[in-house]
Amino acid sequence: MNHSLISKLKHGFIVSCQALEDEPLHGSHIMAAMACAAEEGGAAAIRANSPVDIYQIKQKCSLPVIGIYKKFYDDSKVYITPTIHEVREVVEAGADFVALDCTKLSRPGKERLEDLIDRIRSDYPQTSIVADISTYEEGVRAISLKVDLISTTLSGYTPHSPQLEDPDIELVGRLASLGKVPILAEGRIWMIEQCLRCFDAGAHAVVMGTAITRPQEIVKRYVRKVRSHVGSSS
Ligand SMILES: CC(=O)N[C@H](C=O)[C@@H](O)[C@H](O)[C@H](O)COP(=O)(O)O
Repeated sequence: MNHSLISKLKHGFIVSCQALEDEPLHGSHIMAAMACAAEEGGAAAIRANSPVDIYQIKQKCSLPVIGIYKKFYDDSKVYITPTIHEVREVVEAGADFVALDCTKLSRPGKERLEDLIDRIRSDYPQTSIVADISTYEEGVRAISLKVDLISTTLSGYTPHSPQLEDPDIELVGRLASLGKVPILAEGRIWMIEQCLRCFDAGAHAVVMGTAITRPQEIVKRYVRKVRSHVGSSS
């Protein structure tokens, strides 16, 4: 764990630069350019997916990187850095933090979360662990497993979490009020006002992705609004 890096994120704005293979901006050079743009804008850190993207971003941009590796296994719904194999690739690519699914979903090979965290601690003691959770109870469990940060990333993306359209700011607030581990607010944050409300709720930092780095989704929102506006006024 790196205390000074964690404190540098305090009150920071983190940009998630991700494009999967089926997305128009897929490609590590494009993600590195996105990261540079975020750095120029004053971002505190980058969240990035896959060893190639993380490596390119670390070459081009001086910000700390929260690395993940989305990988799908046949026997599990856990896909954010599911096993030690993905953790190793993320760390070797140069990530400063590794984020992983810390929900109660069953893991590949039925591995126990506590065993994976112990393994990361012993193999990569310098790497800070970000627990991606979907509920308050999962956050409490992650605290008991001594993770370094918690992110609300998966609220709305597990069957047992509230399926909100907006960011889960209540979850940010409940976890932050425990005062145990810095909380990152992440997931469906689109507006500056939502971002500020996350800080008011006690977020250590805010992570924003799609609303900045997935232009096709931004365009979709505008097109939907325009169509319903024009449709309703004609
Ligand atoms: C649920 C899931 O797989 N979330 C992923 C986690 O890394 C990313 O696809 C999101 O873009 C990221 O969490 C940022 O959130 P948003 O894009 O909503 O600002």
